[in-house]
This record gives sequence, C-alpha cells and structure tokens, in this order.
Amino acid sequence: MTTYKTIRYEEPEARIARIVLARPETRNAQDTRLLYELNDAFDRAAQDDGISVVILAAEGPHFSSGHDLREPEKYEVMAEHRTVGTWCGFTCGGAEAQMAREKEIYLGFSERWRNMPKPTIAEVQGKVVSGGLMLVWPCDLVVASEDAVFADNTVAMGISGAEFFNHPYELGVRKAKEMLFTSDSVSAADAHRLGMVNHIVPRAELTEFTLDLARRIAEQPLFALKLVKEAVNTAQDNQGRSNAMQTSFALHQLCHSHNQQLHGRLIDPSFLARQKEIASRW
Ligand SMILES: C/C=C/C(=O)SCCNC(=O)CCNC(=O)[C@H](O)C(C)(C)COP(=O)(O)OP(=O)(O)OC[C@H]1O[C@@H](n2cnc3c(N)ncnc32)[C@H](O)[C@@H]1OP(=O)(O)O
Repeated sequence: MTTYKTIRYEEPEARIARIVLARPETRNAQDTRLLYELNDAFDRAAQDDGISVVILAAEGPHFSSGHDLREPEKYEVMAEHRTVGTWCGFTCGGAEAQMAREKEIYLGFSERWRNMPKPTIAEVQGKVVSGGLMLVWPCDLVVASEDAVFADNTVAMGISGAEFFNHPYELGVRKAKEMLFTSDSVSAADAHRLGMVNHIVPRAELTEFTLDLARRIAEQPLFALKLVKEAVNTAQDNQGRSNAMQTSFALHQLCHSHNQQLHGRLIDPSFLARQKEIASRW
C-alpha cells in the first residue's frame, strides 16, 4: 500500500515517524480502510531501520469517534487486504464472518500494534470513544491535551465493551467498571491520576511536547528499546492479560449474536434513542 486516503505518514525529523488519522470530517471514525492503512503504516515504520519511535496523532477536534457507524463496504475492503489471520473467507456469513472480521481488524490489529517492536506514543486531543480506545491503548506512552476525554458506550449498545478489552489494565478494575456500566467519560486528569496517561499538556503544546518526548527516546539504542518493550509487555501478559483479552473478545461476540437473534442486528436498537444523551455527558 503506497498511497493513503485516510491517514498521513510523516517523518518530522530523523528517527521519528508520525502517523496521523486524517478523517476529521467523521471525527476520525475507523472504517475498514483506515484500519488497514494504519496497519500498513505501523508495518512501514517497524521495517524502516531509520525509524526508532512512532507517534500516532489525529487531525481535527477529536482523536477518534470509534468504529465507523455508517460504513457500507466492510467485507469488500477486507477482501482486498487480509493481513492478520485467515479465520474464514466471508462466504460463511453469520457469527463466523462477524467474528473473523473483528478478529482481524479490531483485536488482531490492536494486539499487533501493541507488540510492534519499537516505542509508540499516542498524541491525543478531544474525545476518544469506544473503538478509539483501541488505537490509543496499544501505544506504549500516551500524551493527552487537557481537554481529552475517554469513553466507552458499548454497554449501551448491548455489548460487553470494545473488542480490545484493556480497560482493567489501563484504569484499574473499579474505574473500568464504572466507565463501562455508565458510559460516562474519564477526564484526562483522572486518566493521568490512574496511570493511563503519561502526561497532560495544554492543547497548543501537544504536538511539540510529544515530538520532544519521541526525540529523547530516539536517542537510545534501538535494540535495547525493542527488548525492554518486549520485557514489559511479557510481564503484563504473564499476569494473565492475554487470556483475559481472548475471553472478553469471545463475550463480545456472544453479545453480537444475542442482539442478532433478539433484534435482528448486531447492537441493541434502544441505543439509537439514547446515543445523543450519552454523548452530551462527555
Ligand atoms: C464495539 C463498538 C465500538 C465503537 O466504536 S461503535 C462507535 C462508538 N462511537 C460513538 O458512538 C461516537 C459517535 N460520535 C459522537 O458522539 C460525536 O460525533 C462526537 C462526540 C465524537 C463528536 O461530536 P461533534 O464534534 O459535535 O461532531 P458531530 O457533529 O457529532 O460529527 C461530525 C460528523 O462525523 C460523523 N461521525 C461522528 N462519529 C462517527 C462515527 N463513529 N461513525 C461515522 N460517522 C461519525 C457525524 O455523523 C457527522 O457527520 P455529518 O457531518 O455528515 O453529519
């Protein structure tokens, strides 16, 4: 993939790649194309020996509004790209095709980016909603502007949380439950206090602050950076994170199937009447 339609790939200075989500007109909603382009860009940075650190940033007022709720061409775009797995060929339909899609582009990509062998930094402003968390949380460090807020409204959709279920590890068990039970947002200040965010900065300083952090990391020997990242991720996985992630993904699929059987669609339709009121609280 050489040209991107939904992201930009920049090299602001030596050893630093900056990937920018570039669908501000949808508040950077993740359609299938954006996720494949993002995956391609992470691969490009990983395979370039001249790059040591990757920044993931976003254009516009909000970092990401989550999965694209209006996307028409889901499986067509996947058929062009397939990257992570070959769970099924999509002629299967039903829960099998749904699970295959989500295994590849949601859980699969987010895990892949988390384990990419170079330090990554999320540069976050404005709102980060549900699927948006699955772009921020795989990054190693998070720098947020003062106005950043983080929310997951999937329970209101009749679903047990976003597919990359890192909530308990990011926020601690009690705050994770409150966030999920209520669909309320977590402020940048609370996220910082709980350890989900490394630094909070004024919006006007976000890009330069993040670049300076990347610059200081990029001065370190790259192989040691790769190995220390692997050491920390392995420590977390050995505490049970990987197994918990697989279980919560299966529960997420069960919710989709339940909604499909009961309502004939993947989400609980009562969400549509409540969506605006919930968003007004963020
Ligand atoms: C397992 C599931 C995981 C998921 O991620 S499901 C998706 C969950 N996400 C949401 O429910 C968020 C929906 N969006 C919003 O609540 C709001 O947006 C924001 C709070 C993020 C931003 O509000 P504001 O700045 O006032 O923008 P605006 O006028 O609501 O939206 C601007 C344009 O962006 C489109 N858009 C926003 N979010 C999405 C989305 N998630 N998917 C597709 N399009 C989206 C709108 O429709 C509109 O478009 P137009 O200008 O044509 O009216």
